[in-house]
Order: sequence, then structure tokens, then C-alpha cells
Amino acid sequence: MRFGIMGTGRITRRLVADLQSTDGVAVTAIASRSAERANWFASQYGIENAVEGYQALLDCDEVDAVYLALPPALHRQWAVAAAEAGKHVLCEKPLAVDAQQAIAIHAACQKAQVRWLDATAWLHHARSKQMLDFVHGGGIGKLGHVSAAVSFYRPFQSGEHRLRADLGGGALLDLGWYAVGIACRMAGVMPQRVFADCVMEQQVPLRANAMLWFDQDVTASLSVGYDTATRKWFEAAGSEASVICDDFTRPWADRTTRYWVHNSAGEVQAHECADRQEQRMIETLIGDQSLAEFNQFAIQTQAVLDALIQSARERQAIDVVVPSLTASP
Ligand SMILES: NC(=O)C1=CN([C@@H]2O[C@H](COP(=O)(O)OP(=O)(O)OC[C@H]3O[C@@H](n4cnc5c(N)ncnc54)[C@H](OP(=O)(O)O)[C@@H]3O)[C@@H](O)[C@H]2O)C=CC1
Ligand SMILES: O=C1CO[C@H](CO)[C@@H](O)[C@@H]1O
Repeated sequence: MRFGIMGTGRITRRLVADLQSTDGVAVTAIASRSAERANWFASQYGIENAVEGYQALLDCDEVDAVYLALPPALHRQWAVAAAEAGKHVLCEKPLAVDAQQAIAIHAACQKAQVRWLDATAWLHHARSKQMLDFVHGGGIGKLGHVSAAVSFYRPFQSGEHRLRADLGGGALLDLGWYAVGIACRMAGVMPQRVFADCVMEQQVPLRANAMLWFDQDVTASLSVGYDTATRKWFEAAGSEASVICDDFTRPWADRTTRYWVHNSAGEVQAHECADRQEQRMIETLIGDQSLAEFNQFAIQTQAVLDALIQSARERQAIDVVVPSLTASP
């Protein structure tokens, strides 16, 4: 499948190599708002076509799929336009800025009969499946509580989209995407009720703390922010044991990819599981397996984030309204 890329920012510089090293994928075009940046990027990464403006990418016959790596507030517009141009879509997380926009992306892809996937790579790592199977198979007894923390410490460059409300910035959407995702995956269902409290800066959440209430007395507490050093861990605590992973969003680069099981006898077992999550994610999009489950989960995650954002604004717990979808191609 021939990919065209929208945006030349931080994540593109990393994911372009993952695309180029995945079997069955070629990166044939790069688009930027600036022709100069597109040309520079194309020459650095050996990409044949450099185009100015995102529409020009959609007009390219050499592109079958778009990797959309723009600030969240632009995802809906360009994902819908890509679908309408008949291109498959790999859209960066968060899928959009709210569930309504996320559903609009899904609807456009359905209508155009193209495939779409949010670029939430950890979901595709073999370790994630192992940990989820272990918890869902009763390996920790009855699940009681999930804790998760995802953060990094600024500095930001001026104009950084993460600090701009109009571009869909803020740690709650950006990093809450991961924390909500792991809590819901571990719980195996979406929460019924949520609460969030945020420390704001420039009208976006710089830090957010959240509580999620699920069925059967399962709860989760989440901490995300741009004001503490890098954290990407979770713990799923059950009646007999806990699963702990300190890098679930993306394995630390210089260490063995692991997770741990702590049992009530005080024993600790380490499990190793190496994988290349970005390649697995890309393979999932370009393959022929149904994407319905991933699509549904992305939209539901967005709905939980909607409720958390509303909760922080209204300073009260909010009931979650979980949308359900028609089937994906
Ligand atoms: N999956 C992952 O691990 C990660 C995912 N992300 C996600 O990827 C997306 C992009 O993040 P990131 O690459 O860090 O962002 P950057 O700000 O580094 O890059 C975004 C790119 O979008 C383009 N763009 C278009 N309009 C604007 C605008 N008004 N302001 C700023 N940039 C604009 C620019 O490219 P140009 O000017 O060339 O057109 C810019 O380089 C976000 O949704 C983020 O959450 C980010 C990091 C890691
Ligand atoms: O998704 C992401 C992964 O983590 C990064 C920080 O390390 C975030 O900034 C980013 O948006």
C-alpha cells in the first residue's frame, strides 16, 4: 500500500521509518503547509513526491492511504477529506477532539468503503495482548482497580499545539487517550461514570487526575500531565495478584520489554515480550482483518474523554454515554 503523509512534525519523523520498514508499504508522498519543509523532508527520507498543502496529497494518484499526523483539531477535516478522496486513513491519536467528530470520521470512511485506524500503537503490541489475556483469564483473580500515569515534562517550543485549545491541545486529550485506553481495556468495558480535575494553563489541561467507575465495583484512577517527568505505567490490581507495566504506551528504548506479576505471597514474576508495535499497527490497517473492534474502541475512548472534559468543566461526576457503531470495512 502506498502511503502519503500529512504533516512534518515530531511523530512523523519517527513513524516514517516504521512505515518504510513495514512489508507491503511504500511512502510515496509527503505534504506540508510549506513546500520548503515538504522538500526537505522528502530529501531526508527518500520520498519521491513532496507536495505543498494537504489537499494536493489527496489529489496524488500515487497515494492509496494517508498517515495523518496533524494537531487533533485538524483530524476530522483531513480524515474525512481523505476518505472522500478514496484513501485509507491512519489517523494519529487522539482520533479527534470529541466523539461527534470521531463518529464523522467513521461515517465518512464507511461511506467511501475505506479502512481507518487510530495510530494507538500499544494496542497492537504482543505484550498488550498477553497482559490483557492474563487479566481477563482470571490471572489476578477479580479485577478491582486500575491505576495509570502518563506524562512528560515540558519544555514546549512556542506555538506548540499541545498548549493551544484551538488545536485540540491539553494533556487530558493527548495523554488521557492512553490512560483511558488501558483502564477500559483492562476493565473489558467502558466506564459508567467519570470524574476529572485539571490544572489548567493557557486554557488547556496541563495536568489531569481522573476517577472512572465501571460495572462490578471496578474502578480506575488516572494521572496525566505535562509537568512531571516521563511516566507511562499502569497497574491492574486484582484479588490475588497485580499486573504492573512501566512502559505500556511504548517500551523504553534501552531495556527489555517486560511486565510483572506480583502475587499476594509477595512473589514477583517478570515476563518478557519483544515486538514492534508500530509495524503491527500498520500491518493491521493494510491487512484484511475487520477493524470494527478497534474503530469502536477508539470512538468509545473519545466518548469517555468527552465525559472527563465535561466533568472537569462542571466540577462534578458525569455519566458516560457510549456510542455504538455500524460495522467497519
Ligand atoms: N502515536 C504517538 O506515539 C504520538 C502521537 N502524536 C500525535 O500526533 C499528532 C501530531 O503530533 P506531533 O507530531 O507531536 O505535533 P507537531 O506539532 O510536532 O507536528 C504537527 C504537524 O502538523 C502540521 N500542522 C498543520 N497545521 C498546524 C498548526 N496550525 N499548528 C501546528 N502544526 C500544524 C505541521 O506540519 P507542516 O507545517 O509541515 O504541514 C506540524 O509539523 C497529534 O495528534 C499527537 O497527539 C504525537 C507524538 C507521539
Ligand atoms: O502520543 C504521544 C506519545 O507520548 C508523547 C510524549 O512522550 C506525547 O507527546 C504524544 O502526544
